[in-house]
Amino acid sequence: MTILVTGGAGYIGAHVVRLLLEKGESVVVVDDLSTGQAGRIGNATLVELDVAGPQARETLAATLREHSVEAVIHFAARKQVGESVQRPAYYYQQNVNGFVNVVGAMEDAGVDRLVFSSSAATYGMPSVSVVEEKLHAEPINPYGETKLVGEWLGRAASRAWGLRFVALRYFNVAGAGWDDLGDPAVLNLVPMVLDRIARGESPRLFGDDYPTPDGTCVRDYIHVLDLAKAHIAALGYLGGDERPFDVFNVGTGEGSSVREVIDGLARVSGLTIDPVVEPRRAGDPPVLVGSPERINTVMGWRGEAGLDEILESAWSAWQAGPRRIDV
Ligand SMILES: NC(=O)c1ccc[n+]([C@@H]2O[C@H](COP(=O)([O-])OP(=O)(O)OC[C@H]3O[C@@H](n4cnc5c(N)ncnc54)[C@H](O)[C@@H]3O)[C@@H](O)[C@H]2O)c1
Ligand SMILES: O=c1ccn([C@@H]2O[C@H](COP(=O)(O)OP(=O)(O)O[C@H]3O[C@H](CO)[C@@H](O)[C@H](O)[C@H]3O)[C@@H](O)[C@H]2O)c(=O)[nH]1
Repeated sequence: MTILVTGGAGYIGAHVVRLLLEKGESVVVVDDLSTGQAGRIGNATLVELDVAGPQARETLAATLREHSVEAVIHFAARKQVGESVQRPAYYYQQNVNGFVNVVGAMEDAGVDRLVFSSSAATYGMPSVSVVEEKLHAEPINPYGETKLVGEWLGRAASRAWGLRFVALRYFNVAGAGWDDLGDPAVLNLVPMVLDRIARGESPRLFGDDYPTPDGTCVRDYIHVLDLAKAHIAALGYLGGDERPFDVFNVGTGEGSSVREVIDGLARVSGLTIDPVVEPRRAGDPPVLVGSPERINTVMGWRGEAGLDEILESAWSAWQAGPRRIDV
């Protein structure tokens, strides 16, 4: 089977591409290489394209036909919450227009299986600590809005022309499945802590006065390789009969606080890590943990790695990279 992966040169996409290649599938990656790296996709075919650019729908449809693609996994998107608040039109242009082009091209080319990268950011500030998919989604930033709009388009296309659609709402992705596929951008807690240490600076902890057991925010950390396997499970699920539209959390149901993550990183690395406590970061919900029950029941998927395993893999990949830290 041939699968087209948009954003396949990025952090999560490259893990999925590698799993697919290991299974013997053919993979076509469509990526503008803005944050992705061509060296991460092995011998997959690369089509360099901005999926939100002019003529992208036509180019995507031609690519789907040329390679007889049967399924699409759509990762290509901008993902910085803070930047999305500053530049909402850019986020809608990139994430919404890009996805409109992908769905439109699939309709044009008659390709009907689609897995979409959604996000726990669709939930906004939930009133419960462990969220289920049936909870009303109410994002609090443009990034989360673009993901919710994507889910709506998937639902509408499934009703209109039979698109088989799965949206996966990722919780906090971390770690590395292979040492050469670590998270190269320093935009999330684990790489941000390591980045500060590599610069000889103290890591920052944004707020220790939240209504949580140790006062720091609680998140649901999912190993990027477990997350990648959820995409393989979703492709299998879409191959069945009459499963037009579905949304799943990809979390573990277990929360870890920022302090627990920092302490865990110190433990697995042997580093002494003393974070400086700074004021709360705007827009951070105190607790965001996803119930994995639906995806487990429907697809048999479950996250296997615990926090230490996630942190060990992140540390190992960091040390294999160009900014090794002396312990
Ligand atoms: N990393 C997380 O914690 C997280 C959490 C929830 C959801 N997501 C979603 O998962 C997806 C992948 O995230 P990631 O962490 O791998 O990010 P990433 O930045 O590493 O990967 C995104 C990839 O898409 C490409 N890309 C971006 N815009 C494009 C465009 N307009 N046209 C073509 N290619 C484009 C980039 O070059 C890159 O290769 C994104 O949709 C993101 O919103 C990520
Ligand atoms: O240097 C840092 C970086 C982060 N944090 C805290 O660590 C937690 C996790 O932050 P971060 O890694 O930035 O992730 P989130 O803000 O939880 O958002 C991530 O997880 C969401 C899903 O839960 C996705 O939608 C987002 O794209 C993804 O960035 C938050 O409480 C932050 O305040 C710190 O204390 N210090």
